[in-house]
Amino acid sequence: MTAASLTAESLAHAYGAAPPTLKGISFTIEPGEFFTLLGPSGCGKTTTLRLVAGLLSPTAGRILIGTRDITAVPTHERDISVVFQNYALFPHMTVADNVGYGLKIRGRPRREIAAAVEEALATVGLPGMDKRYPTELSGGQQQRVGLARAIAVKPRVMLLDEPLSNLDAKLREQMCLEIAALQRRMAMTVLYVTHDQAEALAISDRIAVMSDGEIREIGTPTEIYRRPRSLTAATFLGDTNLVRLRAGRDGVTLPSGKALAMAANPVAASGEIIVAIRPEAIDFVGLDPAGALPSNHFRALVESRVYRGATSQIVLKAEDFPQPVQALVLGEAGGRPGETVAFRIDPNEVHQVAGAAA
Ligand SMILES: Nc1ncnc2c1ncn2[C@@H]1O[C@H](COP(=O)(O)OP(=O)(O)OP(=O)(O)O)[C@@H](O)[C@H]1O
Repeated sequence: MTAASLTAESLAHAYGAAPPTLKGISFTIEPGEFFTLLGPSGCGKTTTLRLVAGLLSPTAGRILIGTRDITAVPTHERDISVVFQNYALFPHMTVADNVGYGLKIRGRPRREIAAAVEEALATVGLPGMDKRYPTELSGGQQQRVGLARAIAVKPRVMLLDEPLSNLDAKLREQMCLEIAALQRRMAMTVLYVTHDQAEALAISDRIAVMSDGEIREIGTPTEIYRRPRSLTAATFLGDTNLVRLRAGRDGVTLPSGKALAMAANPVAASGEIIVAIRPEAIDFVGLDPAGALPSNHFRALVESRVYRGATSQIVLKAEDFPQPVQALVLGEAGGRPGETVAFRIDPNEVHQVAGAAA
C-alpha cells in the first residue's frame, strides 16, 4: 500500500435538527503518520471517523486523500479501511472469509485473495487460524482478525475506532504496542479514535484534543502533555494545577503579589491569565525553610500524602497559592503531613492555557 495524506477541511456535521456535533474541524494527517482524536465521550470523535469513512455526509467541509477530494465518493471507493470497537466480524464466516471479504467484494481472483489472507493473518500474529469461526476466538484474537481484514485490502488510510476498549487491561496494553509496531512496519496513515489518554500518549505521532465538537489543540504527545496550550488538554490529560495569575507590566504575579516566572511571556500583556503546572513539575527543595525564598521558590505545609509505591501524591497548602497544590514525587521523596517544606517551580513548566475546559 502507498500511504497517503488525509485532510479534513472545516468539516461540520449535525444529526438531523440537533445542534451541530462537529463545528468545522480541520487537520492534515501526513503519509505514514499515526494521528489520534482524543476527547471525552460525546465530543464528536466517532462522528469525525464516520465522515472520513463515508458512512455519514458532512453538512459542510471537505475530505481529501492526497489531493483527491473524496467528500462525495462512496465508502467502498475511498481506499480506506475501518476497524471498529466491536470488531464487526461476520459470525457465520470463517476467519479466512472474514479477512478476505473486502477483496472478494472488489472482485479479486481467488488465488490473490488466499495469498493476501495468509499474509494479513501472519502480519497480525494469527497464522493457521483461517478455518476457525469468530466465536472460537478470544476477544484479542477477534480484534486481530478485524485488523487483518482491514490491512488485507492494502488501504491508503486506516481508521480505528476505540479498537481496544473491549479488551482487558493487560491485553489492551499488548495490542496497543502491536498496533503501533504494525503501523510503523507498514508505514500506514492512521486515524485513531480513543478517549483513553494513556493509549493516545503511547501510540500517537500527533494527537488532536477535542471537546464539544471542536479541536482544541493538535500536537505531539509531549507537546500536548508537557506544554498544553488549551484548558482541555491541560485538564483532560492527567492531573494539573490550574492557577490564576495577574499579568502586568512587571511580569506575572500570584494573588498574594509574589512573582511567578514563566519561560514564555503571557499572550495577554495585562489582565488575568490561567496557567497549568503539572504535579511532577513541583520540585521539593527542603524542610523548614526560613526567611525570604529565592525566585520561584515557595513555602508550604504538607496537607496529605498518598503513597503509591513508585510515586507519592502530595497535597500542599502553599502560602502564595489560593488553591491546594498537587505534587507528584518519586517513591518516598517530598515531605510528610504536617511538615513545612519549600518547593520550586521551573519557569519552563508553567504554561498559559486558554479556551473552554473539557
Ligand atoms: N445517530 C445519531 N443520532 C443523533 N445524535 C447522535 C448520533 N450519533 C451520535 N450522536 C450525538 O453526537 C454527539 C457526538 O457523538 P460521537 O459518537 O461522535 O462522540 P464520541 O466522541 O465518539 O463519543 P464516544 O467516545 O462516547 O463514542 C453526541 O452528543 C451524540 O449523542
